[in-house]
Amino acid sequence: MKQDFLDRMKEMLNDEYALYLETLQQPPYRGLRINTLKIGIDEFQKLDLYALKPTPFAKDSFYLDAAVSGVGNHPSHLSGMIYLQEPSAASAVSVLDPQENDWVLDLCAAPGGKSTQIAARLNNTGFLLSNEIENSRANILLSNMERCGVSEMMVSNASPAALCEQVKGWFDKVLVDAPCSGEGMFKKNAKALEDWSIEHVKACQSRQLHILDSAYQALKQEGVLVYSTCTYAPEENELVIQKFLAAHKDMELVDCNVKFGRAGLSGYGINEAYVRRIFPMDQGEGHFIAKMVKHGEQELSPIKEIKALKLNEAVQDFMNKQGCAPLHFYEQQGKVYGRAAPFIKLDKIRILRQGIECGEIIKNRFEPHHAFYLASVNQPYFKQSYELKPDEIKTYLHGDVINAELKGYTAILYQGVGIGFAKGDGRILKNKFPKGLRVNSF
Ligand SMILES: C[S@@+](CC[C@H](N)C(=O)[O-])C[C@H]1O[C@@H](n2cnc3c(N)ncnc32)[C@H](O)[C@@H]1O
Repeated sequence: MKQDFLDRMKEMLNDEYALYLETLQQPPYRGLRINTLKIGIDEFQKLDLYALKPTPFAKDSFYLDAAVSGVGNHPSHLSGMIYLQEPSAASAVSVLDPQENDWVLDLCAAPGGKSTQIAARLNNTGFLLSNEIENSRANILLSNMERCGVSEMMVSNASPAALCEQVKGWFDKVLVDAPCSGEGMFKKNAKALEDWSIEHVKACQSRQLHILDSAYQALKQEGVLVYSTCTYAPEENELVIQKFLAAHKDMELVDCNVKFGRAGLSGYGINEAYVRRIFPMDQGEGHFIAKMVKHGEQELSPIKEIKALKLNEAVQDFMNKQGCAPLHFYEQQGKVYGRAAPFIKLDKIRILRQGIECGEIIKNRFEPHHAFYLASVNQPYFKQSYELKPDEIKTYLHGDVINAELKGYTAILYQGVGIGFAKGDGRILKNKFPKGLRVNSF
């Protein structure tokens, strides 16, 4: 640990500093969230796959024992039943408290822990715009959204300023889970520790304030803005909130109104009782959360909807035979996408995905995409499916054929949840599990 950092923690924590030092010797807290888009909390617990203990941070968040390994390759993960998430990271969405039919913007969203958590709360209603500025991280965000079966979403790869200029006043709720100096991540992320300096903390503050200025524009009147970080530095937490509120007089800091964590640090010009801090002594690696409401009027960017597509015959035929939720479809360069609400058009922004990637029209045939079978909204509609037997799960995830007398495209289920698909010839099911995801063991 860097001495400058430890000196600051000593000043911040006083009597608790020794306890904090002790936590540094312990393994980091680990957790998973049950993705209720795919499976109920009780139902997942009945599978008895992992020893789970509830965390105080969200009702779908559980501690995972440090000794458990291979979860990322396990079918419960590949089918999107769970998302691995450090427990205190589940706290910000509890404060944001998304409700069905809300329009939510997650401005700094990769790899997608909080976006997939928001999506589960929205339950395939409303609209979730998940943005990530870094190209490669945006791709990871998209794959996590697909795996978790989210359909009422858009994944974009833009700077907050460029994006928010086009979506002024659209959102009921905006989450800024800001890039920060990551002091709560030092145990897991050696790079965060290596990069740490007071200058870096200050540079982070300036970036955080810029991102918040953009987020402000996207919020509708009476909309809720939640700001979170995984760092302890007051310059990036209480001070950011104080500076942001001073610059936006129509924003009000409100009580996070949750039972976990503790009040913020005093002496930074905000009501510290309203914000939440989580230190490792509070059962998670570390988070800061503040909740604000916008009272001022906000100009509204026009919402441009894309006209519903009349489906190509091959696609219509496939949908009739396979079964899928009633969706609006959109086609681009032969690829077909679907979502329950009409598609939205945004200009000059790199959009990685809107809705579910259903598949591709190739020479007037329709070739479905893996994401079609992972989409939670489609699960009740599949007309032909095959539940993997315990001894077939490894076979399927390895990419091998399954013996079954089924013909045509078939949804493959693990414990009743879509994990992929296959194509039967009446004798065997040819494996369509994506090559890049195949695993040898779990
Ligand atoms: C704390 S992480 C987000 C974690 C994510 N919310 C989750 O729960 O999985 C912050 C993200 O902000 C992105 N970021 C970095 N610089 C940014 C900037 N100037 N504006 C917006 N986002 C930025 C990073 O690439 C990173 O993915």
